[in-house]
Amino acid sequence: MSLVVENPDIMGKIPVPSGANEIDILSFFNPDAAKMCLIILNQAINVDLTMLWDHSLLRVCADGGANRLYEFFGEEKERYIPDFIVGDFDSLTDEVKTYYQGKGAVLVHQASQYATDFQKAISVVSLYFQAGSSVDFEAIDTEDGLLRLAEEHSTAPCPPVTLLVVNALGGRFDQTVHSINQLYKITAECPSFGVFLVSLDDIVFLVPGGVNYIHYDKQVIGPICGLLPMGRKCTLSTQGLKWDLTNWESDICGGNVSSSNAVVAEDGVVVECTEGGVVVNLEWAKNFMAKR
Ligand SMILES: Nc1ncnc2c1ncn2[C@@H]1O[C@H](COP(=O)(O)OP(=O)(O)OP(=O)(O)O)[C@@H](O)[C@H]1O
Ligand SMILES: Cc1ncc(C[n+]2csc(CCO)c2C)c(N)n1
Repeated sequence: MSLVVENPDIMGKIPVPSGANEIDILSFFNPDAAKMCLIILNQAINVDLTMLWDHSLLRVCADGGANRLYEFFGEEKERYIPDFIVGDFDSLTDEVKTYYQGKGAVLVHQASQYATDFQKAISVVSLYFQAGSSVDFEAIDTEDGLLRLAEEHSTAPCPPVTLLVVNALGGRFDQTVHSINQLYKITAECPSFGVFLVSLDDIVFLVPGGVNYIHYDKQVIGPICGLLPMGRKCTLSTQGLKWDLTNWESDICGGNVSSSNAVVAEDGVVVECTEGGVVVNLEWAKNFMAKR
């Protein structure tokens, strides 16, 4: 039976079901967090990039994303040198390219017009973790060698990597939809990657099929959230939302989606979804991600 139950605005703790896949938003801001990577795409930066930068161990700019980094840090830019700048370099300015190259950033020119610069940035990250120091990134064929090499190493073991992507949402609609497409694609190709699209307003990620528990802290998250089946239609059951769902069918093609819902449990919610998963957005707590 399908059901929506309206809960009070504040609920207690929801226990973690045994065997649940745990997604921990707080781990991003924990200095001991596993492997955090930051990808900066090409739109004006309006988030607290310093905080995201300081919590990352690998920083990659997609093409014009490097211009945005350069502008953002201004006088302080010398302290914030990306590890890689990748793309077809139709947006990267000569001034920014020369500056970061001189400071040790690795430039990976990929002219191919069959992958976006966001995809090229993902390939840098996967190759970095799957092939490691055996790769000379600067010697890769500049047409599409990166994508081919990443493909060759795609079966190598990959550690759990958390990828925070800045500037993937808003702006041009085709680029925004492509960013959502990448959530599904990366999860399918590299399940050990957790990909999170970070904007000033919220954080967006794919919750896979099965039973999931999302940990959060109300100082960081909430309350508004959405459960959005951007891919296949699905059936959802939740615990800890303002409008909790039981066996609720959700379909973006003319069915229902749960937008403007809210997380009301103390520090975590259960989201159970059928195969294919569901895209979830969680609003940041007021001003949490604002530029400082
Ligand atoms: N207006 C935009 N809206 C949303 N995302 C954007 C926008 N512009 C760029 N991006 C993101 O930043 C990445 C790097 O952008 P880039 O500087 O190469 O611009 P582009 O040439 O328009 O992008 P691409 O070459 O990938 O089509 C893109 O791959 C895309 O993910
Ligand atoms: C089916 C198909 N659709 C669009 C493009 C165009 N395209 C996709 S990624 C990219 C690179 C942008 O830097 C460009 C131009 C294509 N090649 N194939």
